[in-house]
Amino acid sequence: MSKTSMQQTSPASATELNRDAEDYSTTPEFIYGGPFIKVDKPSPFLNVATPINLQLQGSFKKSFAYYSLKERMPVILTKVIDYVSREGSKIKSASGGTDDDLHSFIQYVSKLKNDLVTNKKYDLLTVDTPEAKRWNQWIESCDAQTYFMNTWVFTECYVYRRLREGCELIKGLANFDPFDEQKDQSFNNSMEPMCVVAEKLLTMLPESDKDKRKADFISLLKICLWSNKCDLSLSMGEQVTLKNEGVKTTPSRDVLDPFQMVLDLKDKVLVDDSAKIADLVVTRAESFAKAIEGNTSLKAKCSCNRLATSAGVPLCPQEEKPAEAPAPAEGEQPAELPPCPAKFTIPQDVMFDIVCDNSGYELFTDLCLAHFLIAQKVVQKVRFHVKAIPWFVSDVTPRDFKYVIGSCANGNYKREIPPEHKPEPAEGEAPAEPEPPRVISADSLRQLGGQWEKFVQDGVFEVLSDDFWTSPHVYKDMKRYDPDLYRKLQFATCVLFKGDLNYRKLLGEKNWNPMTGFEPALQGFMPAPVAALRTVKADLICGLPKGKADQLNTIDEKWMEKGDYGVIQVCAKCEPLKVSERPCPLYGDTCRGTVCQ
Ligand SMILES: O=P(O)(O)OC[C@@]1(O)O[C@H](CO)[C@@H](O)[C@@H]1O
Repeated sequence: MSKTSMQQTSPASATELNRDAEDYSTTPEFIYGGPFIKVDKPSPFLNVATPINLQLQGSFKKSFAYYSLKERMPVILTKVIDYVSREGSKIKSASGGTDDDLHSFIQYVSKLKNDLVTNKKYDLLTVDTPEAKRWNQWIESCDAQTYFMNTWVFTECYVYRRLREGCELIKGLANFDPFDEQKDQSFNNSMEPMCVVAEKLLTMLPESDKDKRKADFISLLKICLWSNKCDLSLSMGEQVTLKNEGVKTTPSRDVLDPFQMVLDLKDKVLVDDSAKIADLVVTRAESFAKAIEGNTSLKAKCSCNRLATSAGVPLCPQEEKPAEAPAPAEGEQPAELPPCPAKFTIPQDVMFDIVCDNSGYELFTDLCLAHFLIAQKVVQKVRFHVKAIPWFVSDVTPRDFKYVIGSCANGNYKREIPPEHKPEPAEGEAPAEPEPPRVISADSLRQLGGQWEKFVQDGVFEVLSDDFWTSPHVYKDMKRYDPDLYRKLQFATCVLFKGDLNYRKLLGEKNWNPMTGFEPALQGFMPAPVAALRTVKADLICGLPKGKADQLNTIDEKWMEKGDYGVIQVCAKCEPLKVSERPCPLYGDTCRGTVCQ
């Protein structure tokens, strides 16, 4: 499509857009009948960084929240407009949309961007779905209802939810992902490091002794940590290819080895609980396995019940719909129902949960860790929690999950690395045998991708996409807003949260004293042992030793915004899995989790 036929709707006037969000507060008030009088309303903006123990928000002009809302997010929205303008024909043929659809979407995103930069009041969602209605309840219950005056996490999640609404409202764009091109490109740019990791992972899969297994588990946790640097939201859509800044090699022989990178970045890990995580997962998995083995009751026959699925009850693909059982006697439960899962106090499978972050290389490393845990028989199942809608540019959706596994299974990459140049032999010495070139290829990657496709088919890898993960809520409030999800997580040996946004939500978007412990910072969010792998990309953190934050601030006051440092943290303490207090939907109110009356 030619550009002319897709002229961008000019956004609000340059003056409007160039006005700093705070200008509005000092614009002269028009006093009816009188002259313009400059009214010095106190500006709601403070020229400070986020004060300790307050939540991150755009009103603190020296905070990363302010910079992100004022500079970074408008760039992300502009890139969406540019993508739709540039690739209109490709998008139309993929989505079935029309020129008018694309034009309407561009107008929608332009208005969203203008409302953001001028700190307007949130608009309610107009799409008519139960999930949107819940969003509108949350928007209306906010104390502050403008983009810069509410918590950063609420506004940021709101902007991505509105971006989704821009597609939902336009029939031809209902399934359009404005970030699909960037995510797919990011995957394709990471082929070589993935081939290197795939080759190494194959050597880690054969069952090994406890020490090697623990060492490999720790290595893979750190591979997963540093893969979080591949984040298109932070880079505002610029392609992020993994680089090991610390190591200079000759370009032609320059092979990025993520395992070497882990060693080189050792001092950048500010908290390293990786060994604790490895021990905790193995120990807890062993106790779950014993409990399941010994569980003679409550063998749920089928996971048709939602809560049963929470407990990790495997799908029973061959299950015929039970023949209509005779009507149960008065007050009896119908015979073919599985036992009420609300009574489960142990899972039906030994499971490890990963709350995913970015697609592409980061998801690839999550799959590697999951595969390792299955191959070493540490757990029987890994659940991947992904996002139901396009989120923070590069977060994983079910479509991305499928794309990454399929692209690994069909991976195509090969590069020969010339052997190191040998010095000329000394006088009279025979020349050294030339080393064979090192070949980096996708053979191992294809092998893994094929196995992962099978794991998905067999339910060993399960993908879930609860709406809660794309809500604006921090995790201490999960029990209140999604108790079913909270209970679902309780059946895991450990829940691993990936990335910075998850970390912000784990800490309640609060700028803690950096020496605050991880457990108190969770503020009671302990469905299971919670672990976090996070490269530091926002100005909040916890668990640091005394003086560490001051030392890093002295080196670079922006150290928390670049992803150069990482934390690996775990809270082993968790809420015991008790019989559910909530009636399960299938059994209705007769069942309060105790024996169904
Ligand atoms: O969760 P991720 O992908 O590691 O990072 C999310 C992120 O890019 O978005 C926010 C900035 O817009 C920050 O939390 C962080 O920089």
